[in-house]
Amino acid sequence: MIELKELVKRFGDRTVIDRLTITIQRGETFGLLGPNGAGKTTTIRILTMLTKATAGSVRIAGFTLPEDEQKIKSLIGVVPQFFNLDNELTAEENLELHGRLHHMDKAERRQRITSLLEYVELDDRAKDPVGKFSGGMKRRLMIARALLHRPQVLFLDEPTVGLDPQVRRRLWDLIRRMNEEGITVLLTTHYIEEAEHLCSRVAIVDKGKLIALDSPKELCHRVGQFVVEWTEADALRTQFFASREAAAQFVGNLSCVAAIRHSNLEDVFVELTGRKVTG
Ligand SMILES: Nc1ncnc2c1ncn2[C@@H]1O[C@H](COP(=O)(O)OP(=O)(O)OP(=O)(O)O)[C@@H](O)[C@H]1O
Repeated sequence: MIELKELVKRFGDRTVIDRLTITIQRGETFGLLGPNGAGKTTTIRILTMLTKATAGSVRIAGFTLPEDEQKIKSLIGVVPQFFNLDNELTAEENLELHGRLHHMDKAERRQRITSLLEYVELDDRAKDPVGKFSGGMKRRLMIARALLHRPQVLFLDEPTVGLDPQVRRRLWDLIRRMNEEGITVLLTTHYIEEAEHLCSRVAIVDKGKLIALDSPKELCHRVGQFVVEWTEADALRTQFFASREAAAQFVGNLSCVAAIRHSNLEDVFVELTGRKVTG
């Protein structure tokens, strides 16, 4: 559905995407996970035609960039990281504007706006100016806007950044529901939990390079499903094990208190890069 081949982006002499090759299947919720500055937003900006790649190729739904730009535009929906709704317009008017930009006819626009405002549970706020909305409501409205012209692929750049945990979970439900209804989702995140909860597969990126790609479960299996943590000389030490039994045996031989827990994508990132995803 989405194919990036040897994608490169340079700003001057800085390479921020370094020969990224990823294939995303139709119907996946796929995550680009990495710390700030890893090149996630730049990748989305290339795929959504807001910037051009320096080298490499992109295909979306069988169409190629830049040749089929117009066709691809009609097939994708984009939810950028930063709010770009018109605060002075109502929820309904913001969607109306987008529908017109996509040349949707009036009857379809009306019908889609009504059903999408219901879908994101903002139907009772349709006539309110967006300036009065909370962060979570604005994000939901941006999702409704991105879905208005019935895209096959949805790009979400850090969909829950800055939102509190409860609002985040509500958005996760919405993203899951869209995916169940057949939309291919590509999202970027630096939240480990978000990638683990939502994504069928995750590409871990660091400094523009792909460092691992698989399902969250497989990635954790690769480092070892269980982690032993203990403190030694005031430093936190960790060791990975394939089974709880092996971890327990190791703990039995330690002369201090230790904890056993399941590994997560943060562990995978630390193992591969020596650093944490989250600051
Ligand atoms: N227009 C630009 N000119 C120069 N450098 C840029 C430009 N846009 C991005 N960069 C640099 O490219 C690198 C990757 O940025 P990008 O925003 O893609 O990372 P990210 O993984 O999405 O992180 P974040 O979550 O902070 O947005 C960063 O070092 C950034 O400073």
